[in-house]
Amino acid sequence: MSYQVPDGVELREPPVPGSESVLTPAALAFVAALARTFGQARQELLRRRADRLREVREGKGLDLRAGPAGEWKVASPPSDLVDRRVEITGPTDPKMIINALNSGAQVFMADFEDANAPTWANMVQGQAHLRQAVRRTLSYVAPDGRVYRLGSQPAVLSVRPRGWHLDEPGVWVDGRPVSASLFDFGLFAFHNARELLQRGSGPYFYLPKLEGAAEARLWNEVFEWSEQRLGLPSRSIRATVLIEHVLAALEMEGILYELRDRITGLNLGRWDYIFSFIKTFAHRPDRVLPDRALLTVPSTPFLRTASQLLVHVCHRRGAHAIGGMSAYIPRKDDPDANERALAQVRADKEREAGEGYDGAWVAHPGLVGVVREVFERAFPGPNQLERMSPAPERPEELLAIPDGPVTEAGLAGDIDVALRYLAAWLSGRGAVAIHHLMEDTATAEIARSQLWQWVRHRDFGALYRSARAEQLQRLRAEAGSSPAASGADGGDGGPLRLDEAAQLLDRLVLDPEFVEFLTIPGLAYLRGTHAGIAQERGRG
Ligand SMILES: CC(=O)SCCNC(=O)CCNC(=O)[C@H](O)C(C)(C)COP(=O)(O)OP(=O)(O)OC[C@H]1O[C@@H](n2cnc3c(N)ncnc32)[C@H](O)[C@@H]1OP(=O)(O)O
Ligand SMILES: O=CC(=O)O
Ligand SMILES: [Mg+2]
Repeated sequence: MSYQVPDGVELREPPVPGSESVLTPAALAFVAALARTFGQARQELLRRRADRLREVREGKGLDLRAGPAGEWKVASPPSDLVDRRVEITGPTDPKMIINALNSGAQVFMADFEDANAPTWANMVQGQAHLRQAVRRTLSYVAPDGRVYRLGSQPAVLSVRPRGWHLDEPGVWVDGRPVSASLFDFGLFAFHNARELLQRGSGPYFYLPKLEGAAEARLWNEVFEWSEQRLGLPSRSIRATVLIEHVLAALEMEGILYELRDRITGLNLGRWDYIFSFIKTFAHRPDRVLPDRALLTVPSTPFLRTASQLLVHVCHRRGAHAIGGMSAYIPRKDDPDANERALAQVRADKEREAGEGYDGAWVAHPGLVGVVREVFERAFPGPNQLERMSPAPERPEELLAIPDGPVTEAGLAGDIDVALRYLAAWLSGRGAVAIHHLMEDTATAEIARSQLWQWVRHRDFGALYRSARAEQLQRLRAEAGSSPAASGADGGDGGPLRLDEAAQLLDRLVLDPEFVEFLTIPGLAYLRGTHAGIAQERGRG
């Protein structure tokens, strides 16, 4: 198959299965029009992000900013998003999509962000699978012969495009790579928005990694423009925003306001939130966080305060408050350990339901029942939007540094997780179970950014080098004896790329400049050739 592309559009990746249904000339023309209309505004926002970060790192103070005063509320949710007590998330391969849609959760968030390794094949085939899922034609036959089909009462579909920071190096428009957000959103909306509306649902999106209200405004403009261009009813594109950056937390109400005609809720993305906290203050020796395992929501004042503030702001303005992701997943190998994992998830969701959340995410179908039970017990349903939660008593704790040690065991743990995760990611898998915990890009970002900070401010450079070398040896031996034994085999993507993972990790940890997202240099490794490397150069 060869591509037919509109004028000014260049495809820099080869056709893959699914290209024929996804990368049609009309769909590419829509993505190109999005890029031409909003590309510059996005670049401007990214420049503003960089300026703001520089100012904060230089010591500029931060304040909580209220949204516009008055009694405004966000638009009421569509009927199929009124009850969101359990939302499952996961990557876009056919088995995951089918299992998630059949899981009994109210919503399935199909993920092109944290749970996705953005290989070209994953991006295009993921869209092709979602296109089939929307039309209810998706099926899958596993290598062992098991057949997967969609059930009669699937979860409501929502899609998370990649964040504003990333380019999609496979598609260039007028000599520049397109924004990954516009590529993912544009293709999904072009192929599915009308079909979803005809089927009684709608085009619903989860928006990741926003850093403030201006970025929400740009998304709103993209949605408004797309509705007109695609001939959709006005305000039919709906969104939920992840609050997963400390600067976005300061502007939660403004984010709701900018998207008030379309937004249905906020979700506290605790893992990226922790990463953002480390990154924002990375250069400050007085703002070093303790070991990753100690950073739980109840015990960490900045997370606890953000969590309370989110429910307060959401309910005041009529939006759902959706809880985030516990990293514990069920275990088949050990009933006692399984019970302990479920107890961790239950406790986390009981806290959220008690704080006023209307529902929460789960990482695994085996957790749907546990979380549903917690929210059903907490309130009769479908949500607790009417319950007003108080504002946090000590909002200054949004920026407080938690107590706790930085230990050599913490360093070894971060190296282990980062190496295993990066190796799996480079092999095409964006979400993996490592030591029986869910790890994805956001949790790996925490590990590698802590290492950067500890090397700088705790003099852990030599220790990092020796521990990293030892761990690489150990993982090579594990992978040699059994690919699955490393906790993250290469899966469909082929063998684990441990040596490249180590190279990438060294760069992320040892570069004097903090790398803003691991996925930016990571993409050069992931795509292998000119495409990823071009993005890095283009950014320079
Ligand atoms: C920080 C954040 O952004 S959180 C959101 C992003 N992260 C995610 O979405 C993670 C989603 N979770 C996952 O990807 C997976 O649960 C993993 C990788 C952590 C573990 O997956 P596995 O190792 O396959 O788990 P396990 O072997 O227990 O799976 C049992 C079954 O459940 C299925 N399953 C597991 N997780 C999911 C999921 N999230 N959605 C759909 N099906 C799932 C598996 O495919 C498997 O199906 P099968 O029995 O038909 O073969
Ligand atoms: O996207 C969710 C997060 O916790 O990060
Ligand atoms: Mg995230």
